[in-house]
Order: sequence, then structure tokens, then C-alpha cells
Amino acid sequence: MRKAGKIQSLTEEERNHILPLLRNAQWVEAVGRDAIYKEFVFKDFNQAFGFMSRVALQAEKMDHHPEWFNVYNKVQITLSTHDCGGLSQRDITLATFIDQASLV
Ligand SMILES: C[C@H](O)[C@H](O)[C@H]1CNC2=NC(N)=NC(=O)C2=N1
Repeated sequence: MRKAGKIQSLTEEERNHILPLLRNAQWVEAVGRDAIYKEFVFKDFNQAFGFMSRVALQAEKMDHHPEWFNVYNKVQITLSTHDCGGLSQRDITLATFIDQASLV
């Protein structure tokens, strides 16, 4: 079930603070939409899918789901909040988790 309350897009001030930090972590702003994107490369499919499993469990917990594409050892991820049509704090929280999960 969806949690109550409207999800807010990140403010200009929040973006100015957080986007440089995300860029340092190799996230880029998507072209033509308010979203962030990062590509992860693992040793093999097993490593990639283990990572995806960790992210999937967290996404379900948060009720916030990535757009992603996997071929063998590569996982491409786009994060955006459909409920507000752009970036929200949830994307930042999930991006932070994803970076941690990629290092396990
Ligand atoms: C009904 C359900 O809770 C919503 O559609 C959730 C599910 N997962 C979601 N994931 C993302 N990325 N954005 C959303 O707005 C979103 N909304």
C-alpha cells in the first residue's frame, strides 16, 4: 500500500547540495528527464544478480523501485519518483543504499 502524503520533488537548495555528491559517486543526471543514472559492472552475472537481489529487497521495503537493465555483469539503473514526476528524497536514499550494496 502507498504511504500517505504527497511526495515532494527535491528543492533547488537540496539539488545544489546533493547532486555534486552524487556526481562524485558516478551518478549522472539523465538526459531529458528529472532522474539520475549509474552503470555498475561486476565480475560476472552471479555478482550482478546478487547485487540486484539486495537492491530488490530494499526497494520493496521502501516501496520505491528502480528502473534497471541487466546484461550479464552489467546493471544500468535509473532512479526517479513517478509519484512526483522527478527526483525526490527517496531517490537519494535508494541511490545511497545501492552504492553500499554494490560494494558487498
Ligand atoms: C502504488 C505504489 O506504492 C507506487 O506506485 C510506488 C511504487 N514504486 C515506486 N517507485 C518509484 N521509483 N517511484 C514511485 O513513485 C513509486 N511509487
